Amino acid sequence: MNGAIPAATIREILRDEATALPPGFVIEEDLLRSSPCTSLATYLRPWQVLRLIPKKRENLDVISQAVVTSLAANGIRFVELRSSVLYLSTLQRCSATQALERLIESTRHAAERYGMRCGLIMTVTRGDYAAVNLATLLQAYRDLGEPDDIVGLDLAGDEEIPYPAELPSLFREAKERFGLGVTIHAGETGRVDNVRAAVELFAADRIGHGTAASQDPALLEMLAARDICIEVCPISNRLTGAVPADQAHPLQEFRRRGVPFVICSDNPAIHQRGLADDYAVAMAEGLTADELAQQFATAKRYSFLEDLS
Ligand SMILES: CNc1ncnc2c1ncn2[C@@H]1O[C@H](COP(=O)(O)O)[C@@H](O)[C@H]1O
Repeated sequence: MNGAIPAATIREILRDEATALPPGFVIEEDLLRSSPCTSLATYLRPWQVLRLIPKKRENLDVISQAVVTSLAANGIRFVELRSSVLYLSTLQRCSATQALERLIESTRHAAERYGMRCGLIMTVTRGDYAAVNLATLLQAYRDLGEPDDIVGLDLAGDEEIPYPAELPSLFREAKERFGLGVTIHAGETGRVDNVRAAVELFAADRIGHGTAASQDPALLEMLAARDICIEVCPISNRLTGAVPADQAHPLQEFRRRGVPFVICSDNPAIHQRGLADDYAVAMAEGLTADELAQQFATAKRYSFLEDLS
């Protein structure tokens, strides 16, 4: 979700909440991403500031409205928004359950205004506290009566950072018990072992990026056989360096091996581009007109939102 907040809204809220920028953060250079970064960590620098807002409850509504308005302007009728939501409880001095409730209410209200279907995915970031954070999020979800607005779980962040050993089983249990979809950011930084772990340990239904999988025919075979969908983010993949400038985009390999994939926009406001731009870039990377036409059906099929018509 935060990667979809228009830059003008971020600046407005930083000003309104009198938030100081982190040392060394230059807003003109560090907030947006339009040319390839040297690493994923560099690409993710905008989150140093995105983690500092919104301190005021009403600014969460400002964010939700701005995000949904920009999605609607791109002709989007259904969307999955990811949020690592726990940071909100720190910023707004409320419990995790209240933070989740605020996020649900705020996005629901904004989406209703545009007649847009919106599902939320709770994101956990890789690191020592990933399992504790997931347990906290799941408790909040249960406290709220397992609302339908929450459709899935996601693991994100820097793939070089390890996670606690118990994390995969927590994902599997949540999937089984609550019927939540599981998507794992994996293989974005060349770590093919993370893609295998996502499938075999985390029971992933979808893989975020998964670009490294294209180097491993056996893994591609497994993804195809298990009908696991790769979330391909063409603009993001070039900006993060997941796909180096001198290499073809792996979507061509996914297609050859029968691995399902769906074109996504990742962080559209950070790129200052929309989903239609990702479709155009995907075509430049080798997606055919027929495949583009099929994208809408593919997106519905693998979405964690139910009964999309
Ligand atoms: C380029 N693609 C990416 N790869 C890996 N992790 C990513 C990412 N884009 C964003 N995140 C990570 O996902 C979380 C988003 O939570 P919010 O919405 O701020 O709540 C952050 O941890 C961010 O670092």
